[in-house]
This record gives sequence, C-alpha cells and structure tokens, in this order.
Amino acid sequence: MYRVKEAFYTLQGEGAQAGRAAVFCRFSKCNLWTGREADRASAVCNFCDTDFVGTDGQNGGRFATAAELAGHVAALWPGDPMADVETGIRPYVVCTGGEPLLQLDEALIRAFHEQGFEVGVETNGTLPAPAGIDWLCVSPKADATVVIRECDELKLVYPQPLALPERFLEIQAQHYFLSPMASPSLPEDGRDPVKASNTRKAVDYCLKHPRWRLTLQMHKIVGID
Ligand SMILES: C[S@@+](CC[C@H](N)C(=O)[O-])C[C@H]1O[C@@H](n2cnc3c(N)ncnc32)[C@H](O)[C@@H]1O
Ligand SMILES: Nc1nc2[nH]cc(C(=O)O)c2c(=O)[nH]1
Ligand code: SF4
Ligand SMILES: [Mg+2]
Repeated sequence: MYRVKEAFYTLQGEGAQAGRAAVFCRFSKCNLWTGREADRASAVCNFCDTDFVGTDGQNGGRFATAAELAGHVAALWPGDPMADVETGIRPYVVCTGGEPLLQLDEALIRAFHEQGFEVGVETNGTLPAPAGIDWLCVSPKADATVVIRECDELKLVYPQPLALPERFLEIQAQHYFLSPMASPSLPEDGRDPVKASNTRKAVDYCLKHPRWRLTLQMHKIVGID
C-alpha cells in the first residue's frame, strides 16, 4: 500500500532540473518529523515547509499497487505520456514527501518507467535508495546521518547551524547546491525576510566557494504551488 498526500502537475522549482515540467508525487510521512506543529521544536528536522500528514491533499490517496499509483500519476500528465516519449519528450515524475524512500520501491519505479516516465527523487538521504532512479537529489539535515554516498545533486538548505557545506563534499554528486532556508510557513503578506537574509548568506558562501551553486525555490517566486 502506497500512501500519497498529494499529486500535482507543475514545474520543478529547485536544483539542476528547475523549470522542467513534472508530476509531483508527495508521499505521506517522514522519518525526521511527525509533521505535527507540536513536535516541530523537538524534531530532527525542524524547518520543513511542507504538509505531508495523511492522504487528504489534492489527488492524494491510498494505492494498493504500484501499477495503480503509476496510472494515477500518468493521468496527471497532459496528454499521453507514451506519445510524448515517441517525440523525444521525457515525461517526469518527482517523488517527494515527506520522505519518499520510506515507500518508493523498485516495483513502483518500474511501473513509472512502464508509463514512460523518468523518475526523480527528493530525499533527506537517511535511507538507502532502490535501484532504477533516474535523478537523485539528496538534501542532508544537520542532525541526521546520510547513508547515500552518491547522487546526481546534493542540495543543502542553508544555513543550518552545525551543517557547514564542506562536511557534505564527501558525498559524490554532479552538482552541489545551496538552497536558502525559507520560513516554514509564509505570513499573509507573502514577505519572507528570513529567506531574504538567508539568500544573502548563501550568495556570499557561493562567491567564496565556487564548487557551490545557488538554487532558489522558483515555484514560490512565481507562485505556482
Ligand atoms: C519537503 S522536502 C521532502 C523530501 C525529503 N524529505 C527531503 O528533505 O529532501 C523537499 C525539499 O524541500 C526542502 N525544504 C524543506 N523545508 C525547507 C525550507 N524551509 N526552506 C527551503 N527548503 C526547504 C528540503 O530540504 C528538500 O530539499
Ligand atoms: N514546484 C515545486 N518544486 C519542488 N522541488 C522540490 C519540491 C519538494 O517539495 O520536494 C518542490 C515543490 O514542492 N514544488
Ligand atoms: S526530512 Fe524532508 S519532509 Fe522530513 S521534515 Fe525534513 S524537509 Fe520535511
Ligand atoms: Mg516543496
């Protein structure tokens, strides 16, 4: 049984695939926070900007089989994903959460591939990854041990006290990104002065350490999800 909080078609907002159309499949549950505000301060990861509790979001639900969930995702792609494959367009699904590696298995990756999708994953890196993932993004958290030793991109939310970026260069990646830490939830006027100040800090770090690139949460800037 796969539990999905929500699923929606949007543009990938972060990292090296930013700007690419994708179906986001947000799995329920995380191993570093319950998702309840009352537990945030004592959680291993306490800056999360996402609601991943339950299965009650847009296109969320419980799916008994991999084929059922892959079919649900494929139906959110505009038109026929397989017809796009024929013309050289690669339909893309981003598995996120919550922590997707609590649920994503080889059977589901195979089912996505059978629907014509490339499979991207956004993970905190604390759990082993199944075989077959096409694009793996690891986003380490200061107080959690990363077990994944290589990935396509490493995306560190910055700054995190006690998580200096250098510490993560031992994880092999094609790209190393800093993503400015945003406020977990936005005030009504939509301004986020904490994010603005963290963006300046991330810029300064990238200027001093050119291995690192800046990535912004483009979807929040554009206001698409
Ligand atoms: C909600 S997480 C879900 C996937 C996985 N649990 C993880 O942490 O990578 C998706 C992405 O959002 C990032 N993120 C979470 N809270 C954030 C915040 N307040 N500001 C910036 N990025 C944040 C995470 O680091 C991760 O890269
Ligand atoms: N548009 C968009 N891009 C994203 N990239 C990573 C996200 C995530 O929450 O995992 C995310 C998200 O929530 N929305
Ligand atoms: S590990 Fe990811 S999903 Fe879990 S609380 Fe942290 S940012 Fe949110
Ligand atoms: Mg997000």
